[in-house]
Amino acid sequence: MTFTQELWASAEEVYAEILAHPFLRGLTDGSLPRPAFRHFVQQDSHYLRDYARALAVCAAKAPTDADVRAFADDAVGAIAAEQGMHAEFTAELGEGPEQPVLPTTLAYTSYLLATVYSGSFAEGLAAVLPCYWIYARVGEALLEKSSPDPLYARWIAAYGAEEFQGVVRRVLDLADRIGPELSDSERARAARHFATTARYEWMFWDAAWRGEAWPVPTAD
Ligand SMILES: Cc1ncc(C[n+]2csc(CCO)c2C)c(N)n1
Repeated sequence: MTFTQELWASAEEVYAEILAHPFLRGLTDGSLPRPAFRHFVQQDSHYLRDYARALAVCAAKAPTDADVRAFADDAVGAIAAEQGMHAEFTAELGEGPEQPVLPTTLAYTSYLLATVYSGSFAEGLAAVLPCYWIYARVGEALLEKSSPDPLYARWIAAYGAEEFQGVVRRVLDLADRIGPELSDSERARAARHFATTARYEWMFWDAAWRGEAWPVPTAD
């Protein structure tokens, strides 16, 4: 099995659960309530800012000049995605009050940042990979259906786009290039990180669907 096949195998069931999630079904049949989409967009904005930092740490640990450059480019891409999404969707959804970082977003980004800072390059790569790969697969699956709601159709088109599929293929090729050099224990740790962040991807959609909030107020 290649490294990426091994990683995907660790999260196969999570991916099936993601495709079956009512948030994604609601995107394609247009029934997703706007507040759930707004929640998602607002939390994704927080997520993308930290994800960009996680990619920058991957860039710093990457094995070749070309790999450093690719991750640094993707870090820039994540910031651009955050700003683009803000401009595009808040225009239609309304700015609303600034939302705090909610528990699932904080847990996911904290896990990502802890793993890329403290782990090896391969472990960090495995942790950031579900974000790319699951979105590319979900984008493909959703693109076939699109959405009767033009706002949701635009979101789907962005992640199903061929340009984005190429970005993901490049990261997967890198993973399969370094895979054979890894020890069994490092591969096993990488697979655990991959399965964990894949679950956070499911939880991220679920949090928006549930309208997650902090259970107790803070002093401010
Ligand atoms: C929770 C969450 N997970 C994944 C993505 C998708 N995504 C964000 S940045 C990037 C690659 C580099 O630009 C990808 C694939 C998202 N938006 N939100």
